[in-house]
Amino acid sequence: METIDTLIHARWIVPVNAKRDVLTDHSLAIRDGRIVDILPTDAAKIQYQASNTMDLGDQALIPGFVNAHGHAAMAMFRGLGDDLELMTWLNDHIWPAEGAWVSDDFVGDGTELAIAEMIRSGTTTFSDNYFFPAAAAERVLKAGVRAQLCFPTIDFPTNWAKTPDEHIDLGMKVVEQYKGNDQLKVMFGPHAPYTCSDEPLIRIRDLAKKHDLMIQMHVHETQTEVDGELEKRGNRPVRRLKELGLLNDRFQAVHMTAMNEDDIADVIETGAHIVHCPESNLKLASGFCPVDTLQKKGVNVALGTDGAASNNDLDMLGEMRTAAMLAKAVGQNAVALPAMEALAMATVNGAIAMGWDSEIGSLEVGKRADITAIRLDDLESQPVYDPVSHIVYASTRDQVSNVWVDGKQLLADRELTTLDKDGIISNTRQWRDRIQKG
Ligand SMILES: CSC[C@H]1O[C@@H](n2cnc3c(O)ncnc32)[C@H](O)[C@@H]1O
Ligand SMILES: [Zn+2]
Repeated sequence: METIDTLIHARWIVPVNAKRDVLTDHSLAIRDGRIVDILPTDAAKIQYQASNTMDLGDQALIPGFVNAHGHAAMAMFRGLGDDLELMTWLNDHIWPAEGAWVSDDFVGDGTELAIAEMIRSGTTTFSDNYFFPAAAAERVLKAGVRAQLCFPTIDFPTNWAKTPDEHIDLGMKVVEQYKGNDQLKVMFGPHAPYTCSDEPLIRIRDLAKKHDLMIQMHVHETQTEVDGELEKRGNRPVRRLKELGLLNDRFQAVHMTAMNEDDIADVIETGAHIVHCPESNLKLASGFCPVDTLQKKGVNVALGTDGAASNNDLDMLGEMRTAAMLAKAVGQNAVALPAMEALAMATVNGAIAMGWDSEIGSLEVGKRADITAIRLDDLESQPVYDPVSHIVYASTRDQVSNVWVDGKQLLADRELTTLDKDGIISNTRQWRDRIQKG
């Protein structure tokens, strides 16, 4: 018998591999934080001697969700400005609140709140785009999850830095600090075409090339953005970024609504990735990303929640369901974004966009053991003909039972193992009281 650390038996394993297998009565073997085998349970019981064996019964193992866009600390602003369109929301509510409250402590505590919510809904890797990224990094390491931290650059002064150059200089220090860290990728997060002038974008382009770093940016969030840029610069935002030399396969364009044929051609030609945030787009009435068309043309589309101030949750199960439904409505095609592809969008496509797919995003031998277990044993999940259908169309985040990152269990029977749930709740209430008082 071979000795391993953990052996998990499950009714279903959905590895989200290239063959899009759905395995029944299989087990997953983990050693040193990596998946060493996926095999029928009968065979696993003979072959492996594990320090820790778990029989999950009627549950499905899937790759941990990869939330490809968000602003984690904004969990602290959940519900602060609802039912508004993007620019009113930003100009009149969010940017003033950020000016009043964002600090090292705010970002640390807000990020921890967000991470706790994400672990409890099955996310093992997330993308963050926020100020004070070093404070976020500390909480990522404490929680044991994985994150790409996109440090922001914006033309106006923020509580973190006064000029675009200062944003970049501070961010590059965090890049240096976490170089080689398996849990963190630190990279560029210029805010949006309408808040970033050419000079910082050119500097970011050159530094990204020199240091082999990725760039994530809000692009084409609304038709208003596109119209405004056409008026101001005579160019569509995507075309401007292409002409500035920013678009390539290390670029993640978030939102991408209001796309015409030329925009789609620019994305295909450059190999840029798209991060779709359907619930934020719906709530802010931003517009629709043509997911079906993009996928048919071979564009990699990942999935993100955006921040909890515009969603208002960080629930990738819900986001997947919304994405699948919305793609059908927008494409006027019920076949658009079928359940398995929605699951891929929420897992492996995010890993591809982040350049992390050799390590995470699917359950395959050699990859890191970043795993989410979903209960399909209760009444609301009966009968199970197709576990993937249930995961995408009929499951809620309270069905997420167990979560592992690097083979370490971060959620055990819905209990957080690395974070103090009650402490986070009481600390968040204290922030709420201070913010409410103004
Ligand atoms: C520089 S990134 C952080 C910056 O972005 C703001 N923000 C949050 N959500 C959105 C969104 O959907 N579109 C544009 N900007 C957004 C956030 O409040 C920070 O100021
Ligand atoms: Zn965003």
